Amino acid sequence: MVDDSWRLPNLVQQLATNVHVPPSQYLLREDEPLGRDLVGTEMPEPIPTIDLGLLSASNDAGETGKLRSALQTWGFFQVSNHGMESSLIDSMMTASRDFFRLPPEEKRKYSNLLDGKHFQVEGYGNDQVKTHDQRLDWSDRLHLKVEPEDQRNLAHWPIHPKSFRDDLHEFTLKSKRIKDDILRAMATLLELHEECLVNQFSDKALTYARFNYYPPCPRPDLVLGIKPHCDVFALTVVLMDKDVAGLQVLRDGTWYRVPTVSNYNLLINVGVAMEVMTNGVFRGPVHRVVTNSEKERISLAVFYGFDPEEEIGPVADLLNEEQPARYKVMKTKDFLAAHYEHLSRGERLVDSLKI
Ligand SMILES: O=C(O)CCC(=O)C(=O)O
Ligand SMILES: [Fe+2]
Repeated sequence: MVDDSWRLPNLVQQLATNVHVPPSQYLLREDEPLGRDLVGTEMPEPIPTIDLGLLSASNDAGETGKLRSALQTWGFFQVSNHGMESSLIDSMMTASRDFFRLPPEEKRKYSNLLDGKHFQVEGYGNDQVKTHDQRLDWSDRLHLKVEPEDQRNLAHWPIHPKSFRDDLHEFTLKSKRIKDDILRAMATLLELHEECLVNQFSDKALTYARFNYYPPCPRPDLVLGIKPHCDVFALTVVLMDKDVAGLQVLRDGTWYRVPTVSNYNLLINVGVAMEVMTNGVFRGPVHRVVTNSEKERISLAVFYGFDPEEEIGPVADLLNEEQPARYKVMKTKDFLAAHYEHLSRGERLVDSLKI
């Protein structure tokens, strides 16, 4: 029988307690396409902060201008005054930390490997290992579909800690409002009808929550927590660890260190689907996560996508004779599959969609 046990990745949290040197699949190579220097550079300015209350209540010129500039330069920004209570943020973070602190056998109940073998998108674990020489990330994660609500797969939703499910439900509701407020402001910037972008997300649109856990790593100079990528969906709302930094963003060939955010601000990231939807006007950043030797780090990313059966392409209202479509239209589920295929080869799907 063929031995394909190499396809089953380790749980990094367990590995981290057992090894002094990360196994070779985790180590960056000499010819790493986006460089091996993991230290990164300090950002030349603080992360742009948008007061979401002000932006959505009054389309305040100052906040709108900040949003435009943040989208044009970095493709990400933080939001303050966003309506998500700090008590909910604290509770969600504590529940996430408590989940990853459960014994391995308890977490395995939510495994993303069906029968211990077959990879599924949802659940607790790691990326699928497709090739022998695939470089692996120094992180574990819990990946859950949160919307459409009637498609939640509760078997993957932890029952310990007790507050986890309720917190995630609340978090999802509040996060959706934040996403919609941002989409309205983006539509206004594009001189579209205010609801135009919001309406692209039907009640069958997919939303995933991904809890990332980065254990301390004995060689943070040679290992990545998450490899360079662009988020594939349209928009991401990220709750970052308030004490431990790790996210880095690529701009003009330089990797910038994103500091931790304070005051319960949330980070907003533009994804690849937004680039296609806005015909290339708003583009998201390539980013990666580095580890450190002493501290664990946790983040929660909520990804907003579309109905897998619908097509994704530039919004019709943005197109005219002077501004023809710059991207081909594709069914969302094919778009997702193709994105991951390209990513595993270190390529960008959107480049192949350009007309
Ligand atoms: O951990 C972070 O700060 C970002 C995580 C991330 O980029 C992702 O989950 O796609
Ligand atoms: Fe990401």
